[in-house]
Amino acid sequence: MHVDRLPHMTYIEKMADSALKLYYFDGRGRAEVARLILAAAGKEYEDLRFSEEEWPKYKPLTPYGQVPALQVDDVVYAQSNAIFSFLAREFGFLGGSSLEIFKIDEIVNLVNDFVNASADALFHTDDPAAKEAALKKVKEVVGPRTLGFLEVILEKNGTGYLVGDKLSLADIVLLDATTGGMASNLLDVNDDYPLVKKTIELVKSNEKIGKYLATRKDSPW
Ligand SMILES: N[C@@H](CCC(=O)N[C@@H](CS)C(=O)NCC(=O)O)C(=O)O
Repeated sequence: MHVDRLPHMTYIEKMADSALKLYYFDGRGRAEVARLILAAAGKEYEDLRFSEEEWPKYKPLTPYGQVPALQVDDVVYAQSNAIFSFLAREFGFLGGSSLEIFKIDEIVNLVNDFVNASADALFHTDDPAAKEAALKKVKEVVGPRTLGFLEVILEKNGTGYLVGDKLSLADIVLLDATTGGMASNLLDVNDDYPLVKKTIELVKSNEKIGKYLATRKDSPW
């Protein structure tokens, strides 16, 4: 596999040869960012998807009884953000300097706060009135606040990308949160966020990501 712009080639070449297997339910959810990174990297992997009924068979294979989980050769690792930063680092989407990595992690955590608030409202709030209030807060407060911060970051950075001058995990996380991840229906990327809109289009215009998006399965979450 051809990998450019990577400083630590020996490790990368080893990684490029590793067999990767991603475990998740048959939806986008918390696994889709990993799939997007792997698509952008052009890395072959096994996308193992299972139903709710099949889940008890896989649960004991994961370190913490939850997915996403990523098997690298014969070891299974977990925690979505750890998986994303591992893959982003291996395939050159985690910035060049420690400060760039810091900024990317910051944005990943910022978007993750929104994703977690959305997941709590959508899946973990049973009382109908509480659910309605939680969804309203996500739509009217958490979402616009997150997009507002991202707009400012893009304005300051001035390259079209959230960090540095090339595609990074931060941009991929933004794409996922706004286009088809579990929380995207709660996020209104309207004309108040022109730079965010442009960045989403820029990420979609990446040849490998664009190809993946054109063929990926529909998913309600
Ligand atoms: N902090 C974990 C949370 C993972 C999580 O909540 N996974 C859910 C699916 S999105 C799960 O495995 N649910 C099944 C279960 O807990 O049995 C991460 O980010 O990976």
